[in-house]
Amino acid sequence: MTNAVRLTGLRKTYGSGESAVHALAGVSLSFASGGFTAVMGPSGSGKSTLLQCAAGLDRPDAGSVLLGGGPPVELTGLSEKRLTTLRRERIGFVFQSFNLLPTLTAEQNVSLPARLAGRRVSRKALRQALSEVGLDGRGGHRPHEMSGGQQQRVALARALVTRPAVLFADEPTGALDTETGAQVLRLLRGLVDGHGLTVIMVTHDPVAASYAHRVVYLADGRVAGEDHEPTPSRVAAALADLRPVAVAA
Ligand SMILES: Nc1ncnc2c1ncn2[C@@H]1O[C@H](COP(=O)(O)OP(=O)(O)OP(=O)(O)O)[C@@H](O)[C@H]1O
Repeated sequence: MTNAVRLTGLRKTYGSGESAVHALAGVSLSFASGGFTAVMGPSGSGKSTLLQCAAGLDRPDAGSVLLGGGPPVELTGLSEKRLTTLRRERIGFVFQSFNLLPTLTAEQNVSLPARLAGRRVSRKALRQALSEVGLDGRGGHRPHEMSGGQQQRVALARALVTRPAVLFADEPTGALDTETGAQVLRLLRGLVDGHGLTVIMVTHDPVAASYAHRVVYLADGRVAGEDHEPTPSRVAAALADLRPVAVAA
């Protein structure tokens, strides 16, 4: 099994001296190609920092980020220019906010990043990306003509049109109602199981995490455990164990 991403000894500290915060205090993790991993942990445990460093959006102070899904590339130490190119070509992102341009159609939104990078996206690739997310025939619609779930699907098609080695998702269902969120999560899981996509998703929601093959728990910038058979109740129980217990005054 090959790794889409391998993190080794990742460290990131904000501030210095007494006020230093060790957002990542030595994290080593591998993410297999074709796997769906949820990253969970209490607020401030380092989830976003991990995602940002793994995706080449932020630089760790120490450690290694090896990107697979093609010739392996070490992200740390790359120039900004090379990182930008690599992100465009081999990494996909979806966030809680859909970040679609309101004046553009779904198709135009999907093809925009590639066009900004000076590449054309074929109509076939566009149609296929929209079809994979269940938006056949909606390519001409603008964001305000679509539901929140449909808009997140457009954002997903935009992330997938370049066939990235890995898709990073930061609270992708955070702005959606429960049922719409479930549809997006089923879609993500289907793309992983059916198309070999690799997904690394940060979430606070045990139900969302249960759609993943594996849950990794962070606490205080370190890996605090894993679950390879996540269910909502197991994840909720594990999270409750991680949270600092309130001490009575
Ligand atoms: N730019 C920054 N400057 C200073 N401290 C930061 C910065 N970014 C993150 N931190 C600190 O690093 C720690 C980890 O933050 P991070 O956002 O990665 O946690 P998280 O698990 O994603 O939290 P949440 O669930 O609340 O989004 C926190 O203590 C946070 O306050």
